[in-house]
Amino acid sequence: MKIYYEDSLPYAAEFFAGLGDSQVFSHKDVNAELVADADVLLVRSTTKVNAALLDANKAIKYVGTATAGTNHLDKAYLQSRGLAVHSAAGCNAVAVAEYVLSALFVMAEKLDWQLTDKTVGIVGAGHVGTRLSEKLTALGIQYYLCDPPLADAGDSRDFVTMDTIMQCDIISLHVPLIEGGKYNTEHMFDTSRIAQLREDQLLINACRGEVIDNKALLASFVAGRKLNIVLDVWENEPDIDQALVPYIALATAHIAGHTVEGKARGTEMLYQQVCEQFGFDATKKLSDYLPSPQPNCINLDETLEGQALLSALVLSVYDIRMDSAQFKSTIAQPDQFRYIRKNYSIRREFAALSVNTGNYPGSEAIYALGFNRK
Ligand SMILES: NC(=O)C1=CN([C@@H]2O[C@H](COP(=O)(O)OP(=O)(O)OC[C@H]3O[C@@H](n4cnc5c(N)ncnc54)[C@H](O)[C@@H]3O)[C@@H](O)[C@H]2O)C=CC1
Ligand SMILES: O=C(O)C(=O)[C@H](O)COP(=O)(O)O
Repeated sequence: MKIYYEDSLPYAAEFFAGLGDSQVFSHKDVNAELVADADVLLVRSTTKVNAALLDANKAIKYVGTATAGTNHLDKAYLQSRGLAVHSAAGCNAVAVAEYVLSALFVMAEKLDWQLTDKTVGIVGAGHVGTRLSEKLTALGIQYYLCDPPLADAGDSRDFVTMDTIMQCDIISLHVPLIEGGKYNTEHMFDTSRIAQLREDQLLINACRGEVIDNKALLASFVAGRKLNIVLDVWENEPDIDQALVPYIALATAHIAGHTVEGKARGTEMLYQQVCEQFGFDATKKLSDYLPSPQPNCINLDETLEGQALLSALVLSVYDIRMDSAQFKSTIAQPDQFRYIRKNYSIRREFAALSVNTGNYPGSEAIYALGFNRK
């Protein structure tokens, strides 16, 4: 069995060793000839899987993306080939939720906000939206969920409309890119909805760039609007409209899901699917490979309390300002968007770390955020 995997799948060599003839390929130059005899094809979001890539391949039996989003897979084409759409849904949901928390604490400091006085509108209540809601609950921050597909499907949670979401102090977008139809998300934030944004609101997009009309957003800024925007994803990646970058409060290169665990869990999930489909025992697990974080225990700064203490803790694990500063200072360099994504530094999830909470009275909130007890 010939297994072809993209070079940006961490631990793929380890997981797929022994399952067949494994072959790594560069995400930069994947083409139909390279994968013409693949039985199994494993990719991430930058490889488009469609007729152009697979028509010449008559052997393919499994295609999987080690990511949550699947908009880079031509689902109709795969269905026409009798192939299921395999993804790693949820693999990096915690990573994105923790990215959003870092952005919230940084923007709260910039805007002099007490987050427990604010409301968060979560658009898309799937894996990421749900993890984010759990972390907001741990922080005592009120949130609302908007997810018409889940509401229509009978999900028992309370959902609100986009009109209510647009009244929230913070709006965080976690929907798939759906182009057209009842649940269209392409340009969900178009000229009209962007015009509704107040200058005392915060909009975060960590799902897909096309969910916000970037041209309309830029036009708003050029017209003098002073909007608070955090973007991890951009239209037309990796060739984004760089004119937009200076206006964005926190700008990153589609790395919200890029914790060590989030990327590696994607590989693990595809390994489990391949083992199931081809009748192998899935004996390997992520913990066999994940390095222990150094240091793995954090001492609280007990000179702080409340939001300041929690902010210091979260930012000690992941400070989005570092990524934003690097992004803004280097994005004009050739191929830089792709370079940042494929060479992203080691960022760990809260669950990899223990916290010595000492006598801090709010320690339960810290554990509810995902940190371990010392
Ligand atoms: N920036 C990054 O690194 C990452 C980005 N993503 C993106 O975020 C998206 C969400 O990730 P997950 O939560 O894991 O996916 P998911 O599929 O678990 O959740 C998406 C939710 O959006 C809902 N939805 C669909 N259309 C909607 C609409 N019109 N209005 C409101 N809700 C709608 C769905 O019902 C679903 O519950 C992914 O599809 C992917 O594009 C995901 C992980 C990492
Ligand atoms: O899982 C998703 O969906 C994402 O957006 C991933 O963060 C994309 O990761 P890469 O494909 O950029 O490695």
